[in-house]
Amino acid sequence: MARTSYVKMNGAGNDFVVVDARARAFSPTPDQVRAICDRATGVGCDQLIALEPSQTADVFMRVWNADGGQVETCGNALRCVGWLAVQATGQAEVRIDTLGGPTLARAAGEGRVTVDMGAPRLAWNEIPLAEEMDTRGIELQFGPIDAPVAHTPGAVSMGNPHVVFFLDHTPDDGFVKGAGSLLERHPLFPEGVNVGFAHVLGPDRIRLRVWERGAGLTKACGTGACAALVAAHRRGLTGRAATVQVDGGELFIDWREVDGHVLMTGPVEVEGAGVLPGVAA
Ligand SMILES: N[C@@H](CCC[C@H](N)C(=O)O)C(=O)O
Repeated sequence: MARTSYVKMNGAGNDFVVVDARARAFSPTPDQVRAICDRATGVGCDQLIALEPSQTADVFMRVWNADGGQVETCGNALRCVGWLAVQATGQAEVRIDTLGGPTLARAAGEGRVTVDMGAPRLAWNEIPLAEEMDTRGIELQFGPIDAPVAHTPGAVSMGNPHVVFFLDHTPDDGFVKGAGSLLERHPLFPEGVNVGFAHVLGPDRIRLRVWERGAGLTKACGTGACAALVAAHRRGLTGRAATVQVDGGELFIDWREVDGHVLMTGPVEVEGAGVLPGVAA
């Protein structure tokens, strides 16, 4: 049985096991994904990432959440994979395809990478939502019906689905876990949703905590940070660019006026490498 090696990386604390499957296919079962991602008994990570050959890009990036489900994309992993691909090819810019759409990544100095995430998708059926609503503030609330603690979040797809609640404080772990886990599979979201809680600190600064679909409370969610800036700007709460402060660091997000693309810049770190126990490629 062939051994499968991996690189362990993180982007602002959102961590990944990255497997190079360009020369040899890698198709883990959901049980195997869960075993790899398990922090007590496996390698431990938020997402498992496979690099695959692509006809249209330098590489195709496949993403599994820690719960074993395969999903469209991951912003922080795009920065990590972008860094690996820039190092390997020597190119200034690399094209990375995902199930959520094509992206471009380039080195941004001092262990930082910028990813062009493309344009956000803002129509209700692109998120997708189960029914038509104004995605600047959808009909959803958390807490007692007559005194909700969080309500009317913005909805954004960055290739994957997000809702972003705006609060006047930064919520604690208990709140993020309680509200996030309840809303992640709400019937309004046929494909589930990543749930962000944003505290706007100023026109160019957001404090964000995210409960990720299929992974739970993370130190950072890159697509979540992009979604928060887009949702905040659509509500007139920020400009088109802001630093998004997440639990694991800072991400700079720019919703570029000229083409409507969202650019995300942030740190990348290689933590180590190893061989996956008992998973053949
Ligand atoms: N951590 C990622 C998002 C990973 C996927 C997400 N949990 C989903 O289910 O869509 C990021 O940095 O964007």
